[in-house]
Amino acid sequence: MNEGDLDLTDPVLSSEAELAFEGALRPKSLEEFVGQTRVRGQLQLLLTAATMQQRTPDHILLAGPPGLGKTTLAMIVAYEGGRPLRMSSGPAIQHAGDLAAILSSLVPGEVLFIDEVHRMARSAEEMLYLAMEDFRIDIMVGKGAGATSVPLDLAPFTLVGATTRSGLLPNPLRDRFGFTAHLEFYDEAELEQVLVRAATMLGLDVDREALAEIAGRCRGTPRIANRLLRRVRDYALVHGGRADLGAVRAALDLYDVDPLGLDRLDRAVMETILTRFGGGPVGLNTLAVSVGEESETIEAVVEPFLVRIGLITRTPRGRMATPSAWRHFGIPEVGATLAIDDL
Ligand SMILES: Nc1ncnc2c1ncn2[C@@H]1O[C@H](COP(=O)(O)OP(=O)(O)OP(=O)(O)O)[C@@H](O)[C@H]1O
Ligand SMILES: [Mg+2]
Repeated sequence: MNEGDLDLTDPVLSSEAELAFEGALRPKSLEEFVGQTRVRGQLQLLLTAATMQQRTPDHILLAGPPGLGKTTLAMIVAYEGGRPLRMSSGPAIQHAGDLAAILSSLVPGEVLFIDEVHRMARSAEEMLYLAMEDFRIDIMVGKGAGATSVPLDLAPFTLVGATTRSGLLPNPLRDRFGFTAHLEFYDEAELEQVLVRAATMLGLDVDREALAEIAGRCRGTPRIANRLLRRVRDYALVHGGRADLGAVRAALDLYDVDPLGLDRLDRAVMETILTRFGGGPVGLNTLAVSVGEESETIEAVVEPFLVRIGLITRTPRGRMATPSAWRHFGIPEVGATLAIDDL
């Protein structure tokens, strides 16, 4: 990716301003949270039952591609129950001791959010099994033959884990979550609602049809919808015009977001499959090397959306382009017979 490109799918926010922007727009209750009707209903039931029985809610796993609302929902779980929230992440827990320090300092009823829970150290994972099940950990005291394990009781807590790669979670960990929410991409009507809400909160005067256009080009993802809205606002500001359909089209063209919402990386992946591998099948690692990206990014960020909009399919032999991919990119399908009109 070149410097200056808008990296729409970058899960790591690039600047303080973007972070503050995201924070400000996060819904604070299940009621404010747009879409994901099924998951919202399931969570509501789980939280209400826990409140009625005056106990901590079951552990919750939130799975799905970046930007669909996992962190937001974790915060809502805490807010809705009026519980304190502790936030950590898999990569920050590299030793069992890191986790022991967090777990032993939790207050009763606290919500512990572990983002990217699939990236925790193995030794910490094992400690977590016992903590989740029995609210207890075993702490090793001493070294070598004289080492003994001392049990330590924990305050009851609710673990909320988030992952973009639920397939990487070991089964014993996955099984200890009382509920797994699979977040889906949002449809355009829902994204429009996200945008109307964001525009109102930011005090932006944007045409409805402009919002609909953004909704159609944001990869089914609220985070991207909000970021594009910001770029459109910039465009209108700099060009001194209204944030209307024209501004949206011009701004999105400038940032290389195509009519399907594909960004540079999506297109690089598609063009590689189509032109270098004749439509596939091509393996994930080969694909990642060809476009110069991590295979994890391709699998967690790029692929789910391309599958969802029907441009590729996953087969046991690798990724394959569909007929609509050939059409979208205007390339005659390899092996397809050309009609006379095409010549
Ligand atoms: N259902 C929703 N309604 C309104 N806004 C939403 C919704 N889901 C997400 N958003 C907005 O999108 C932004 C990104 O959401 P969030 O940070 O929760 O995503 P995530 O799933 O945790 O992503 P990642 O995997 O990258 O951590 C938030 O700032 C929030 O404002
Ligand atoms: Mg998150």
